Amino acid sequence: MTRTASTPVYSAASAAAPVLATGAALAVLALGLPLAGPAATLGACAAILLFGLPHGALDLRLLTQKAPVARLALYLGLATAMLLVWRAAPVMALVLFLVMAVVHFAEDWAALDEPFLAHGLAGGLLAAPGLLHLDELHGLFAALAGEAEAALLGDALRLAAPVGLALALVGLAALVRRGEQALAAATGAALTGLVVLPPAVGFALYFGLLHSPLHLAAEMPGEAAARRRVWMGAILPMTGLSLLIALALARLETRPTVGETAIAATFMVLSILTTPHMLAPRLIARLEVLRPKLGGDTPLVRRTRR
Ligand SMILES: CC1=C(/C=C/C(C)=C/C=C/C(C)=C/C=O)C(C)(C)CCC1
Ligand SMILES: [Fe+2]
Repeated sequence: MTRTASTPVYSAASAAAPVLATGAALAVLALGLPLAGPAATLGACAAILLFGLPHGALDLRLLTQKAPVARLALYLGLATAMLLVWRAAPVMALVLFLVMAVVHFAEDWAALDEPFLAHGLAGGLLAAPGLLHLDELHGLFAALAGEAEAALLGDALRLAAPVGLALALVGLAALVRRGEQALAAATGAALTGLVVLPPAVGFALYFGLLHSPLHLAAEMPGEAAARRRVWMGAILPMTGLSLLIALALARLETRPTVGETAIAATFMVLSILTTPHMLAPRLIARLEVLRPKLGGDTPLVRRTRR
């Protein structure tokens, strides 16, 4: 799709899903139904994996376009390194995961052309649950790292939340000013969800209905037959493989309850795959300068979507 500078990156139709789903979840909460219980948390974990993993699976297509063996080795090496950090120093792994997430999620607002506000939006989104859901954050982080000490990171998010959310509001206003109304609406819905809804549910809505579709839309070929080939040849097999890794992690990282084990497996697999998902394209782009054979002319680093 060719776009001019004034065409928004995100259509009103795309924004409908996150806005309506967040509205529905808020209505469910207002009716007093338990969205923080074990069933809702398990559902949120399943949604995060099913709707979120496909966008990372597209990496495979990009990675195998040139020097596939070297690029895959780099990808698997980075993923393994993150797995080892989880096993050796889980609290440190969680800190790295949060920092990587801010840098990676900021790409969702590349259209702003304001890196500071884009990082503010990403940071505000991740810190948002600290405002009203501190106890749940403590529980989620302790379950994820398997160490009570990790709960302290919940306090760090609470401290960051007011400034993060203030920056996010400025970012929202900037999106509207740039004519990105649909992206602003979807982002506003995601921010509301992460402030008000239980954290796992709020994150599932942002990740599955805004982050993942944005990335898929930016990388997918336009032609229908090519899109089908990408779904069948890369996205479905890689999503399946990632689900298997999540299951293996669930067996390796058992926690006192099923919900806690699901949280640990879900977010660990996300972080393990996120490490190469965000670092491999950047490293390959840098290596390209040094060793043209490994790099190449593939636009591996996601460009600003303008
Ligand atoms: C664990 C956890 C959180 C952090 C999640 C992160 C950091 C996810 C990053 C995912 C990435 C980077 C995916 C890439 O495509 C929240 C939402 C603060 C609160 C709920 C528990
Ligand atoms: Fe991503």
